[in-house]
Amino acid sequence: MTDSAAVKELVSKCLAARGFAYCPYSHFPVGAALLTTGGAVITGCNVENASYGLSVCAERTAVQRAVAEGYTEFTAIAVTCDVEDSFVGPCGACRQVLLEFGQQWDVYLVKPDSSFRKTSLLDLLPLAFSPSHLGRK
Ligand SMILES: O=c1ccn([C@H]2C[C@H](O)[C@@H](CO)O2)c(=O)[nH]1
Ligand SMILES: [Zn+2]
Repeated sequence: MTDSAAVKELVSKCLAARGFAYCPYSHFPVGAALLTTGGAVITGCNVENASYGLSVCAERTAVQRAVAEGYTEFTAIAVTCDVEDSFVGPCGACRQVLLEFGQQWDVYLVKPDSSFRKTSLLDLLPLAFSPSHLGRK
């Protein structure tokens, strides 16, 4: 359970991170903010490439940045894009990458007006292949 001040921070920081998106090909900016068990917030945006397949989603940018800064335990992520009329979830690849770092993620899908819908990684990725299947806890 993520406390409401932390949710507020995640919501505002994912919206700010969306502003840094590098998306000259899709023109579809995405921002993400993840919360570590210690309360730190790490953000990411999508970073595209002229060789399209090299583009990286906002969620994975945030995870990789966090790991590189020494964080591997997380409790929540907030994600936002420019879609105003529905709540948009992370792509399948990002769901799998989140699962690498725990099953118990709260996931907040944030609209541009800051309204959000709370879900969970377990709901977004049922019957998942996980590190536990390779003997990791
Ligand atoms: O979960 C997702 C799905 C898509 N994108 C990015 C990738 C690409 O740059 C753009 C359009 O797919 O949105 C994300 O950042 N996160
Ligand atoms: Zn993705």
